[in-house]
Amino acid sequence: MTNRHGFLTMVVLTKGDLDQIALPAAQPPAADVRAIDLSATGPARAAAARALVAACEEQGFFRVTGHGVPPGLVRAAEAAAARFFALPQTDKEASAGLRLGYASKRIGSGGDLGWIEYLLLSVTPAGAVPLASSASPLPCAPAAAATLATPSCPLRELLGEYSAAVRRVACGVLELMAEGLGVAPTDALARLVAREDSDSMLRVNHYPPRPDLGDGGGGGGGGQNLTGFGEHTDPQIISVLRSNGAPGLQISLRDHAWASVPHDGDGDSFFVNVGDTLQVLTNGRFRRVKHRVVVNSERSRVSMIFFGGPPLGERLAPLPALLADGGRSRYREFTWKEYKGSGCRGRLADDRLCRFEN
Ligand SMILES: C=C1C[C@]23C[C@@]1(O)CC[C@H]2[C@@]12CC[C@H](O)[C@@](C)(C(=O)O1)[C@H]2[C@@H]3C(=O)O
Ligand SMILES: O=C(O)CCC(=O)C(=O)O
Ligand SMILES: [Fe+2]
Repeated sequence: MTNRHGFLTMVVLTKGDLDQIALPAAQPPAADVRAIDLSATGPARAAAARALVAACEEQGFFRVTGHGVPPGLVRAAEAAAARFFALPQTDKEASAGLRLGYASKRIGSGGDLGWIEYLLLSVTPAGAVPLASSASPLPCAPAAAATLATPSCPLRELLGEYSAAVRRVACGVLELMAEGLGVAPTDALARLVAREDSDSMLRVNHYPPRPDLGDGGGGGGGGQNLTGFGEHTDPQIISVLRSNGAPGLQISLRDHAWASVPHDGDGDSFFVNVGDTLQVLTNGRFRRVKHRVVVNSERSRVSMIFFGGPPLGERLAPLPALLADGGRSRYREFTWKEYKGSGCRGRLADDRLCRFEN
């Protein structure tokens, strides 16, 4: 099947599949996304820390500037990923030996579908344990992959370099957060992601333009949009996202209305979202953000997301400083391994945290 741009579609979706991912054509209003300058010093840093706390309390979503990641590294990683996705489908599917965790159409193992193909990689050894993933980032036996048949896999190396840089951004954000919250030591949050045994992952998503299925709409149901990545919250502490600027990401606001994430002015920011675990660590003061990707674009969207997670055995509970004055914990203590396991066979949109509420 080819779409109206002449691209070979990555997977053949049945009419039933398309019915499942069709969405109404409505384009929600733009979200007001706060910018936080990570390079601020002196009084400006204290102001940035306060703004960061406010953004996490109100929206669970913001963007960071002044992060220090070389634009050349970002462009190189994005371009290499785009080249990978442009390979013939058989080559992408044969890439298992390169440990890129390639998969398409299916997200997790609970039956979620999306107009998407992706790479899912562990950034740290602990990340090799997948979270209900259909694309196993587990090390696989070396295999001869058609076009990328090189034992060292330059794409994986580049993505490794990229994740190391973005992991530093995640830690910088978490330090500024601790400062803003008045939590000591200021690495109380960042150390969870900085530790060698942190369970962090990198995901590279590709959403091809919506195909023309000749029905005047977006597949079944007469919708004109397709779900790229269904609504969900990220289970980890924080996620740091960068995209090639093609639209599609939407966040859910406090009133549950969807809002589109506009392209950042200079194209150099990273978007950050609060995950389930940070909501727990802050005893609900920070709000995890529900988000999704909707495809209705002339352009392919490529996004790269670093998920900063704690070590598998880490016991998760609100930080004592945030429980001061006899405050009651809203969550019972659990380990990250337990949390990952509990979400395993569920659907993307499930509320995985409610099981741990007191
Ligand atoms: C249905 C699922 C896919 C997912 C694991 C889960 O059980 C629920 C959360 C999903 C998510 C969302 C953020 C990341 O993209 C991801 C890798 C993660 O850690 O949690 C995915 C998981 C996945 O695609 O396997
Ligand atoms: O691709 C995107 O822009 C967001 C995807 C996402 O939310 C995820 O991979 O968890
Ligand atoms: Fe997400």
